[in-house]
Amino acid sequence: MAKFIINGGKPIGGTFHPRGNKNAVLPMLASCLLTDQPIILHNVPLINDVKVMLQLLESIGVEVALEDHTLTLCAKGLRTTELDAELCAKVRTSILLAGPLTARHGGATIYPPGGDVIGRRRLDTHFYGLRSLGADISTDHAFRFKAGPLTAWKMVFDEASVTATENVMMAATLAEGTSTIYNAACEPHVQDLANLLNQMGADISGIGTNNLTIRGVGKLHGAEYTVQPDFMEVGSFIVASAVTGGTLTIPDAGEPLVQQVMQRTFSKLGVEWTRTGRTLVVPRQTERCIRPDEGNATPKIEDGIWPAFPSDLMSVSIVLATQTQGTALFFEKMFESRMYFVDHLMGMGANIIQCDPHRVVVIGPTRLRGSKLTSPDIRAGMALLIAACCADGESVIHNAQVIDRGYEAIEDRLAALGADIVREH
Ligand SMILES: CC(=O)N[C@H]1[C@@H](OP(=O)(O)OP(=O)(O)OC[C@H]2O[C@@H](n3ccc(=O)[nH]c3=O)[C@H](O)[C@@H]2O)O[C@H](CO)[C@@H](O)[C@@H]1O
Ligand SMILES: C=C(OP(=O)(O)O)C(=O)O
Repeated sequence: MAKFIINGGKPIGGTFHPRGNKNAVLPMLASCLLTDQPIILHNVPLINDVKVMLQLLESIGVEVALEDHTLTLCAKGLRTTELDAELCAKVRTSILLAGPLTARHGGATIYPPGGDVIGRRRLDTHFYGLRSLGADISTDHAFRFKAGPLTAWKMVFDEASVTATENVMMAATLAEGTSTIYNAACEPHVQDLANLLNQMGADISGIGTNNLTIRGVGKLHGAEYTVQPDFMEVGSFIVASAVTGGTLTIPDAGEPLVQQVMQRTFSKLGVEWTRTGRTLVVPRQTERCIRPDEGNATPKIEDGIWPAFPSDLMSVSIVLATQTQGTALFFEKMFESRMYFVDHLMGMGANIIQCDPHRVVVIGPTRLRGSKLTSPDIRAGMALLIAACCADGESVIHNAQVIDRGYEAIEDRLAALGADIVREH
């Protein structure tokens, strides 16, 4: 099992280039199954989840060619539509193969997906959507999908699930007639996927809203597309720089609107930056204070579906608050187990009250001490890495491969910006 050894106290700064968005590229990999022509993707992050998805695709006959960060996929001739159970269990997005396989190949056998263990992760909305389009689905130890040509349906999702929206939207591109998904998720990665699908010949409108209209087309074709920068990486590196006293420039930090959503919350936590188009500069800020709400009330940082603050940035934001003057309440509304990692921060010296599984109060600033830690999930792992970078002394973070699921060569990229970090096996 790999681990990271970090000696804290070094400023993290310089120029940072985020990789492509993990949660955009993973469904894009699944979308290659909707056509027999090549899909070329640029800015593909070389992360573990991508590697597993590529193994899954290759195992059923997709041709895969990777050169640097450009990937070419061609699903011309598939050997099978049955996936390997162990591989399915390694990533959440294995379930995203269901929609495309059912729409273009008449069915699939898929096993329960994996992904971060951060609370219950439902699939009900996926099944509702695919059944609405005419798929017959049985679910015991395997999920078996069967369908003739899919037919459009007007759907109302019970929750704005990111992956369910992606799965059902992909399937609906090839259904006969016009489908609508009301209460769809509209996170930047859902939009990125929809834009790729439109380049492949799909007819999706309402992109960026919670009401999608998908006019089915007979066939999709190949496309070439650049994955948008990962705003979880952008947010994580902003925090890493702010808490270690660095100055950071990010030449392509993504769409201004995406940056604005992050800035709304980070500025409450005392981090300011300047934005010029897609470029972002975070200056060194020594005296950072949590900004109280009107009437001097303790601010509440809560996550939610887009354009609320993303759940995947909650963990790094908690670390930021431990290094900022003031008090903030964090309310994680989506996942039941995401907050438990604060135990590790408390062990390092942070002043945190865990009220219940969903809420913690952070009182900052506190000096952190280097510790022996274990990464429970991708984002908590990254948060602990950042905490270790600003702590006194040495920290060891076990379970490095969990962080590798979502961040490419994280130790090299942090070290290039000044962190003292090495990987050991
Ligand atoms: C591969 C991928 O893209 N993973 C992301 C995706 O996971 P994923 O698509 O699995 O997450 P979902 O959007 O389905 O939902 C996450 C959890 O929140 C609950 N829920 C969701 C919506 C809602 O309105 N109310 C509610 O309570 C769901 O029951 C579920 O337990 O979206 C999550 C939420 O942005 C992110 O943390 C994950 O990184
Ligand atoms: C929870 C996450 O990923 P997944 O849904 O793939 O487990 C994440 O990216 O933070």
